[in-house]
Amino acid sequence: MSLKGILKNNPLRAAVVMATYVAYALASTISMYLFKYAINDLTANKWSRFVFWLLIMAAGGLLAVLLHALATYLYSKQVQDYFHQVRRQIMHHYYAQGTTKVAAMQNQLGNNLKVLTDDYAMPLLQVWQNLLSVTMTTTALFTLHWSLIAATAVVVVIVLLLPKIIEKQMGQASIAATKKNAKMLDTVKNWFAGLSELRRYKSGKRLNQEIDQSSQALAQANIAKKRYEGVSIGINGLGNAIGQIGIAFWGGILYFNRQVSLGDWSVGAEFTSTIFNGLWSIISALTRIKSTKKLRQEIEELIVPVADEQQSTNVCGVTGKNLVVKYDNGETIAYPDFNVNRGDKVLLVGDSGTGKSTLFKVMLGQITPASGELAFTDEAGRKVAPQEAHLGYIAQDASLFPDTIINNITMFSQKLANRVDQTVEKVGLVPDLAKFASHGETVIDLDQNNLSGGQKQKIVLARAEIHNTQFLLLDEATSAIDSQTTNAIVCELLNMDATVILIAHNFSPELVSRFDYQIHLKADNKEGEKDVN
Ligand SMILES: Nc1ncnc2c1ncn2[C@@H]1O[C@H](COP(=O)(O)OP(=O)(O)OP(=O)(O)O)[C@@H](O)[C@H]1O
Repeated sequence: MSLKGILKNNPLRAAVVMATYVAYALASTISMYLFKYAINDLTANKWSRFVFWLLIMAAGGLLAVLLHALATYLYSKQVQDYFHQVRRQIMHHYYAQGTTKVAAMQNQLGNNLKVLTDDYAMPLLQVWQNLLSVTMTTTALFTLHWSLIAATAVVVVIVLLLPKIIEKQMGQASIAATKKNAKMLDTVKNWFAGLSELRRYKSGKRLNQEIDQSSQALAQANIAKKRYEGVSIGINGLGNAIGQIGIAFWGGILYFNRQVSLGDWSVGAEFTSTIFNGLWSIISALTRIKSTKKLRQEIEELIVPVADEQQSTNVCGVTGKNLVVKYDNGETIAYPDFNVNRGDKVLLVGDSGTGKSTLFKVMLGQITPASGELAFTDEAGRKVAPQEAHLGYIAQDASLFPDTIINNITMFSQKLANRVDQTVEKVGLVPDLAKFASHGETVIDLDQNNLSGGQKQKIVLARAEIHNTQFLLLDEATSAIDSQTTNAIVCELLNMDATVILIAHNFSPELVSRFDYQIHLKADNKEGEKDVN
C-alpha cells in the first residue's frame, strides 16, 4: 500500500491527474495575481480596466474549477482501481493461507481500506495539490517584494514544527480505533453465531453486555482519535492565524514606506493566506498519512505475492507412531500407533474427549503434534509429506456456499456435471431434491437455511464422492441423517475404493462389523488400541 502502487496502477492516467493539478494551480494563481492590477486600476479610477481584469479573473477562476473537478474525478478512479487490486490480493492471500479469521478479513477489506482511502489516498492528493499552489504562490509573492518571502519563511518553520507536539498520540489513537473495530466485529461474529440459542435460553442480557462492552470501547477509541484530530487542527490553525496576521502587518509596513503598491499589499495578503492554508493543509494531510503507517504495513504484508495453493498429492494410507498432541492448556493426548492401508475402512471410536477430532485435525495439518510421526502414503506406497497430502474431510457441520445444490456438489467443475445424477442417488439425495421446485438448481440460502441438516450432509458426501476422493475423513458426517439412509450411505462408502476413517457414535453392531477394524481411543491414560473386526 503505497503512493507508488497508486501511480503504477495506471501510469498514463496518473500523469494526466498530476498535470491537470499543475494546470489548475497555475490557473488559480494567475487569476489571483491579476487582482493586483484590478486594485491598482481601481485606486487610479480606471473603471473599464478594472472591470476587464475582473472578467479575466472570472474566466481563470472558472477554468481552475473545471480542471479541479476533472483531476479529482480521475484521481478517485485511480485510487478505487488500485484498491480493487488490493482487495483482490488480500482475498488471494487469505485463500492461499487458508485463513478462517473472518472478522480480520472483513476488517481488512472493509474498514481498513475505508480508513486508507480517507486518511491516506485523499490526503496524498491534498499534499500534491497544496504543494503546487504553495510553490506557485511563493514564486508570485517573491515578485512583489523579497522580504515578504523571508518573513513567510520564518513563520513557515514555526508552523511546520508545531504539529510534532501531537503526531505520536495521533498515530496511536488511530491504531487503537482500528483494533477496537476488529474486536467489535469479532464479538458480533462470535455471539450472533449462536443467536438462536441465546434467544432460546433468554440470554439476551449477556449478549447486550458483550456487544455493549466492545461498542463502548470502539466509541471511546473513536472519540480519542477525533480528540487528537481536533487538537491537531487547533494547533495548526493557531500557527496559521498568527502567520497570516504577521505577514499582513509586514506588508502594511512596506506599503507605508512606499515599497509596494496597494494592489501588491492586497494580493500579497491573499498569497500569504493561500500559502498558510496550503501549508496547514499539507501538515494535517501528512499527520493523517503518518497515522496510517502501521495499517499500511499490515496491508503490505497481505498483498505481497504468495505462492498459489501448494500442489497436493492424493494419498491412500496413513501411519501414526508415538503421536502425542499437547494443547496450550496442558491437555495431552497420546495416540496408539496405527497403520491405515489403501482401501481400509476404519472406525475411529472412543469416549467423548478422548481425542478423535483432534487426530483428524493433526491429519489435516491444523495441529502440529508435540512428538511422534505421522506419515501418508500415495497410491504407489510412496511417502507424502503431511502438508502436501490431499484429503477429503467431512465434518458434522457441512460447509456449503450460497449457490446451487449441483454447484455445491461439483464445486463449480463443469467436467463433473454428467456424474451428478449418479452421485446424488448414491448418497440418497434424490427424494430430497424432488421436494424442491428447482431440484438440483435450487440455490442454497445460508441465511434462510432452506436445507435440513441431513440434506446438507448428503450434499457434502456427494461432493467427496463425485471428486473421487481417495482418502476420506468423516467426523460424525451422518449425525443428522436418519438411520436407514445412514446405513445406505455407509454401505456405499464401504464399497468405494477409497480409504475411509470414520468417527461415529451409535452405529448398530451390524454396521460396525462391516468396517475392517476400529482404532479405539481410551480415556484413562489416553493410550488406545486397535481392535480388528
Ligand atoms: N483447542 C483446544 N484447546 C485445548 N484443549 C482442547 C482443544 N480442542 C480439544 N481440546 C481437548 O482435547 C481433548 C480431545 O478433544 P476432541 O475434540 O479431540 O475429542 P473427541 O474424542 O473428538 O470428542 P467428542 O467425541 O466429544 O467429539 C478434550 O479433552 C478437549 O477438551
